[in-house]
Amino acid sequence: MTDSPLILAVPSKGRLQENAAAFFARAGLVFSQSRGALDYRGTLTGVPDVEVAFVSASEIVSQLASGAAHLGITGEDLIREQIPDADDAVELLTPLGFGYANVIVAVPQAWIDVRTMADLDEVAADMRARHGRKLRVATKYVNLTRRFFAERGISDYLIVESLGATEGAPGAGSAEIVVDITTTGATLKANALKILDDGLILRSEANLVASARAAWTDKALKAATAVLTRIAAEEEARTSREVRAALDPSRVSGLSSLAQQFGASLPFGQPTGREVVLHCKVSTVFEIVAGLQAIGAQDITVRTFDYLFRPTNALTERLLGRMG
Ligand SMILES: Nc1ncnc2c1ncn2[C@@H]1O[C@H](COP(=O)(O)OP(=O)(O)OP(=O)(O)O)[C@@H](O)[C@H]1O
Ligand SMILES: O=P(O)(O)OC[C@H]1O[C@H](OP(=O)(O)OP(=O)(O)O)[C@H](O)[C@@H]1O
Ligand SMILES: [Mg+2]
Repeated sequence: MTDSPLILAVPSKGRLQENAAAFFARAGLVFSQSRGALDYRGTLTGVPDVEVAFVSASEIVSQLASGAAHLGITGEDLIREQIPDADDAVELLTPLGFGYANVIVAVPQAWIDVRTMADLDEVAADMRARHGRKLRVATKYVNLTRRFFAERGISDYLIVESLGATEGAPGAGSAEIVVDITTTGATLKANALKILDDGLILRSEANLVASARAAWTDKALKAATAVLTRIAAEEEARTSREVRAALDPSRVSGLSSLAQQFGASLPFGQPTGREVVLHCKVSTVFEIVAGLQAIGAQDITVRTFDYLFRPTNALTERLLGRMG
């Protein structure tokens, strides 16, 4: 047990797969599927004690919830839907900037007077009173739907569990409305559905998620730290720049306040010669350049990094803070 490796669950198919592999590759983490392409287990090249499990986005959630996997990449929508006590079971370490999708309530476009959840409540009451039937909601997000409708005081409805092509349900007559996920809106449009004005249930994207129920052995923690350190260093690099300049030593007194003003650092301290080096956030680069010019700096260059390793990082701290 104390020897068990880190289990990292990554999407094996679907729209998250390529993005997840690209995300890890940027951090210098390359999957190798050891025994043939159909194998669902693999390793991370150059990082010991990691076992990669290739599974579906929804299976990743199950493995994180049960503790079968330590770390996983999956959609927040699936986490919130499949784990009732998500905040106890898992830690969302960071959103990953892909797999964006909104879970929404949509009704037929033909319902021109129905724009809000309150309008929907009236429709439901009306259907019940006039036809003795309940409003039917097609969805695979049963739990998210129940929670959202309850928060809005809507109880007169019936869930029709859908396993695919949810948006087709109203057209097919198996439900009146849907709760589903949308990104471009194309599927809703093709099915003549519209989103209610206050019908946004959740904004989802892919997240790096840690399981609170996995066995966090020293080995697993160490391997996770190695993985997270690289991911954090890649992110830090992507959002930072190096600014270099030649500055007359008589003018360096302005440097510290310039750095402070824009939250930049002088990684090598106050310059001893004419060479000044600053690290700053991407968004402040040109203000810092202007500030340097104002104190007479010359030959100013701006460079990007591949990786920027800090003594510590937010990802590792979150993990160790909770599981360490
Ligand atoms: N337009 C989208 N539609 C559905 N899911 C999306 C979309 N954009 C991003 N996602 C994310 O991808 C997750 C699942 O992706 P995908 O449907 O490709 O997986 P899958 O392995 O094919 O699963 P399934 O076969 O159950 O659909 C979603 O739960 C969501 O977090
Ligand atoms: O707003 P859009 O960009 O049109 O995307 C939304 C559609 O994509 C998803 O289906 P998916 O392709 O994953 O098929 P599935 O229902 O079989 O999972 C989702 O269930 C919607 O039907
Ligand atoms: Mg799908």
